[in-house]
Amino acid sequence: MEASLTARDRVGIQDFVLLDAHTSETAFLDNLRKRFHENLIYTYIGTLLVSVNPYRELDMYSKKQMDTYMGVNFFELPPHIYALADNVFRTMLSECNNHFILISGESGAGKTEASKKVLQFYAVSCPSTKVLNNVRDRLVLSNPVLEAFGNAKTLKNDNSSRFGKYMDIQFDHQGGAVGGHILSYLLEKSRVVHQNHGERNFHIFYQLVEGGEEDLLRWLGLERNCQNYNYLVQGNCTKVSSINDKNDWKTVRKALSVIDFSEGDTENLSVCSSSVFQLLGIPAQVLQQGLTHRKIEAKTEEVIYGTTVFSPFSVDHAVYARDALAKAIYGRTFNWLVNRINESLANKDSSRKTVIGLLDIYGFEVFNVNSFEQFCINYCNEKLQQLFIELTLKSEQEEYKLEGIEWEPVPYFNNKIICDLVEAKHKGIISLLDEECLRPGEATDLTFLEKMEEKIGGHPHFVTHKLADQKTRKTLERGDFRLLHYAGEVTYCVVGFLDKNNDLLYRNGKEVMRQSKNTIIRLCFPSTEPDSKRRPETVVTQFKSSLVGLTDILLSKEPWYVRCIKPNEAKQPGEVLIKNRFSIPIPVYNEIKIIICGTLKLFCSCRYKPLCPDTWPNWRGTAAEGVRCLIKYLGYRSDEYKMGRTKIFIRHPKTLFATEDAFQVCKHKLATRIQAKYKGYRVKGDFQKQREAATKIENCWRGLMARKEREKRAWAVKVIKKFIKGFMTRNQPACIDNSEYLAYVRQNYLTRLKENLPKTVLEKDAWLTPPPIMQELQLKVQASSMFKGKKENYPFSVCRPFLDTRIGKTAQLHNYTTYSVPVVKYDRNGFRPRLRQLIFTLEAAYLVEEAKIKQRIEFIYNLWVMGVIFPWRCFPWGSLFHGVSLQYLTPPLFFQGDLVLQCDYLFEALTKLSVIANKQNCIRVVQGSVRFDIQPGREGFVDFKSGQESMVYRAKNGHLMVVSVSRRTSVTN
Ligand SMILES: Nc1ncnc2c1ncn2[C@@H]1O[C@H](COP(=O)(O)OP(=O)(O)OP(=O)(O)O)[C@@H](O)[C@H]1O
Repeated sequence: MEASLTARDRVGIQDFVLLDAHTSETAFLDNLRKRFHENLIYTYIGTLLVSVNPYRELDMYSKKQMDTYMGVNFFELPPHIYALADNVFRTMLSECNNHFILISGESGAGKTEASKKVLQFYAVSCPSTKVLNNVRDRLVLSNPVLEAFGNAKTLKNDNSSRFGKYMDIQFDHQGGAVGGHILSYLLEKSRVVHQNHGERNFHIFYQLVEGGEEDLLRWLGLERNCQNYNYLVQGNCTKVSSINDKNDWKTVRKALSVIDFSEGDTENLSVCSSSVFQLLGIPAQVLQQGLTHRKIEAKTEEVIYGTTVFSPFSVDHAVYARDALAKAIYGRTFNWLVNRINESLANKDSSRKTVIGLLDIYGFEVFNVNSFEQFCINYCNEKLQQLFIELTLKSEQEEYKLEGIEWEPVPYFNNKIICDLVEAKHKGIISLLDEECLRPGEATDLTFLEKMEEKIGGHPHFVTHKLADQKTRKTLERGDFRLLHYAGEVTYCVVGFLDKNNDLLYRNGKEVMRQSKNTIIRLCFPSTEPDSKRRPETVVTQFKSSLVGLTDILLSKEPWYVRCIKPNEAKQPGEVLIKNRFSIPIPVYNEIKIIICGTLKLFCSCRYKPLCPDTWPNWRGTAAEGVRCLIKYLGYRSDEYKMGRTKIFIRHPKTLFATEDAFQVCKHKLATRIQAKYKGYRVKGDFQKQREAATKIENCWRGLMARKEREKRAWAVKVIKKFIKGFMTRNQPACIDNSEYLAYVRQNYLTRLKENLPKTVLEKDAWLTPPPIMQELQLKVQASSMFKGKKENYPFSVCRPFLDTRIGKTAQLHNYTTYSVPVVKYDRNGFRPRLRQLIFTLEAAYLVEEAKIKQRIEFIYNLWVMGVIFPWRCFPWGSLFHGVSLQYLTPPLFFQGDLVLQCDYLFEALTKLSVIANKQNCIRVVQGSVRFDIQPGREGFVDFKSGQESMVYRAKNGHLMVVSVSRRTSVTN
């Protein structure tokens, strides 16, 4: 309902129930036209679907469309045959009951197409398994077969169904299509022998002649030319532009093979449709006699069982007998075909199933000349209309009763009066016709007409030439009678009524057929069929009984309706000449007076509650009280609505639209308010989040600060402790405990020195006495006097402290004093420098005299200063490199060799060594190269230069080349 309400202004109104001028026929037609122009061929009247034939392919039946409509509520999407099919299917599954879809409308309105669409929808949407697919294919393919044998081109429709069809589709619990059953009604057999101008025989004849394989035609003795067959050319219209007989033949053959028809069956069927009696497999003589003679059994006194006499027919009789036989063969074969299809569709499983019936029955027919067939067809439509009225009124009445609302009689045309006119016992048209057919004596079509005039002459819906007033008489022939059907007037020509109703087949015609070699013919004329001399039931009586059966079938099921409308007589797309013809379901439409507006709960608690301050936002009372409160607030007048037990009924669409419009306005206001609230809520939420985040950050920050403070305090404690420890060990050799303290003392001294610098450097006594650890300063002063301005690298060394750990007193361990100097050892062959720490460990006990120590150090110092080349191989100090102490030191023997000692801390090493050796003035800084005596009288040269990598090698000039890395100090440069 919601979609219908909101979509009401798009293109017309998609549900006529919501049409404001709901009693206006013009408004109804205008709405149909408006929608049709936009290719919107479907419109609802509640749950009834009105469909206008577009006469062109519209892109609205794809698989995608089917998917769109699957499982969606009726009113949620634009009207469509798939919406109806889907709702029927889902209601059947949920309520576990049987349903039928009544598809009605005049010839060419699109009933067969609609029923095919429904079938296709089920074929696609139902669950599928291999077995189910088999049934599904058979259901779908039964259509082209039945259309081939039961449809023909008429003036109204190129593919007109000439029989009524009711098809049951059987579903299992899961909704799988498990079987089907077809009932056929009143095939228009007369077409086999006669067609009106512009019409054709049944399609299958033309399909066989046009499309039949050469072999088959040869075997059947047929020629590929319809003109050669009298039964096919009476309408003078063997070719139809909209039909491709050749292709259709292929489709039918393929379909037959799927529906379990063997090749033999197909050939036999071809024989039936060939109308060539020689092919019936009956001896020519027998056939000839059967067609030209009547068999009379005469009883004589002598012969107990009687004798058989053949009396020849007149030509007219023979023609009649031939045609009767042709019609019988075709009619019976058609029934056989339907039975065969039913066998193929039969559900083998006996478990409980529910069904959806599809009733595609001929609509009202009005031709220029209307005969017995039109009478039956239109009678059938009257019956269905009656059923429709009963069912809709009944269901509405029931709904009112359930809701406790007083039933208001709805003015509508009840066609019971016409049904009675046709079918009433003894005085209805059918009874009168049967009477004429069965009575002895000379009964003719005209005597039948007279009888009708006599018995029902005064009926308001019946008129003949004789009974009519002057004006009407002009429109009627003498042999005509006119019925005023619910849908319009139809004039019937009485000629042929009796013959067609009798449908007599001479007895020996049947006997002849029993001799046929064609199995289907033999099955259609079984020898078990009683040849009683009692006349069989007339056609119309049989038809009447079958309609009673059909009504019973339909009454036991839930009804759904599709009303098809033909837009124009020319079968043209785009043309909309819909006028108030009998195809328009005005009677249906007029019946809908009151809109059921949904349940009270839906009305108040769900949709319209924001319209009243008392029901918004929540109504706590009962739904009925809520609705009362709401409609009071909205100002509904008492004649505008009715309250049921569970539903509210609104009389005029405009009342509902006004409420809906108010709801739309309110919805927007509410949306704005909700939006604002939501935004406020979001902002508040954001603010709260920010606040929480700020608090968290604050906490973290405080924690961090506290931690830092704690660490700082811990650090301070450590520093103080260290300071105290440094103070306590200040006079011990530099170690980890006092290093910082001593640094502090140094810094303190320098600061004090800065403030108390002597006026001149030479004022020795004016200098502040340095603390013991500031000996280094003295050494630095010494180094300055020795190297400043003489060595390029000296300025870089100033900032480097002299460390006791390098050269100097590094440790006082027991009786040992260790001195260390870093040296680079050069591999003799590869000249790869390897840094080593040359350690002097002098044993105090051994080195008793200070002088000796000095002497030893002086010796080492000299080695360095002079750049002596050590004879490494023999130098016992080699063991020093492995950490062996000097206690085994013997006076060194050294020879000319290839090892040069280098020191990374040249200035420190030389300063310290020169101070220890007290030879400060002996430092000689050499640039470029140095000469020395290798042996007395033999001199050598060492050249020095800077480079990327330290190395020593014998240069081409025979000098020893020492390359040192720039900014590094070496012993000799
Ligand atoms: N939905 C549709 N889309 C396109 N064309 C359609 C549609 N419905 C009907 N038609 C066209 O109209 C023709 C007649 O339709 P259909 O045979 O279904 O009419 P009918 O009501 O069954 O007629 P009859 O009572 O004579 O059997 C179809 O052959 C087809 O060309």
